[in-house]
Amino acid sequence: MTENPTTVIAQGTFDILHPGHLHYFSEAAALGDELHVIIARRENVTHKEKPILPDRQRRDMVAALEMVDEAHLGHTEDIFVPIERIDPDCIVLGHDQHHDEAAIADALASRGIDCEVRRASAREPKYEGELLSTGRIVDRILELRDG
Ligand SMILES: Cc1cc2nc3c(=O)[nH]c(=O)nc-3n(C[C@H](O)[C@H](O)[C@H](O)COP(=O)(O)O)c2cc1C
Ligand SMILES: Nc1ncnc2c1ncn2[C@@H]1O[C@H](COP(=O)(O)OP(=O)(O)OP(=O)(O)O)[C@@H](O)[C@H]1O
Repeated sequence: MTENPTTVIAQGTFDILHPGHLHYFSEAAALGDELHVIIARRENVTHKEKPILPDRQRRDMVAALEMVDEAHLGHTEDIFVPIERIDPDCIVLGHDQHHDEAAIADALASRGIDCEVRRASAREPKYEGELLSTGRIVDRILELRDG
């Protein structure tokens, strides 16, 4: 174990895991020694359909991945509470996340957290039909099973 490991944070909903998530985690993990993942609380997922799986189940599946050192349930009210506790060196935003890098960097600075903010790349399908979105997996399930 490194003496002063650099810690990286990834975050998101991670409802039904797919290779796009693995791409995001491996890119984030490569930026430091330890990868911590914050799992969005169901009540805070307001910009799209609510997750199907419970918070703890989503956390436990992410925690079981080899490239993830720790998975944490997000805070219900203040997204900076887990960050203050983890004290990361880098926060990696997903390629399509609506969060603004500069706004997050400002909020971190105002709380005295010295941490860089980076943006991950997208994984493109490796073969025809590869489903790289939870929403699209759910649509496909409905298409194939709904009568
Ligand atoms: C730095 C950072 C920390 C976050 N921490 C939390 C948190 O503690 N609790 C939570 O419910 N959501 C948190 N979120 C929000 C979600 O992880 C996620 O960004 C948002 O719901 C969008 O999810 P999606 O990318 O899966 O669509 C955080 C987001 C960022 C950028
Ligand atoms: N194809 C992909 N390539 C790279 N990163 C991805 C990909 N799909 C999701 N991610 C990243 O994984 C994190 C969590 O994403 P999320 O749980 O919203 O998955 P999603 O498949 O995009 O969901 P939905 O289809 O419901 O919008 C986000 O940071 C997102 O940018």
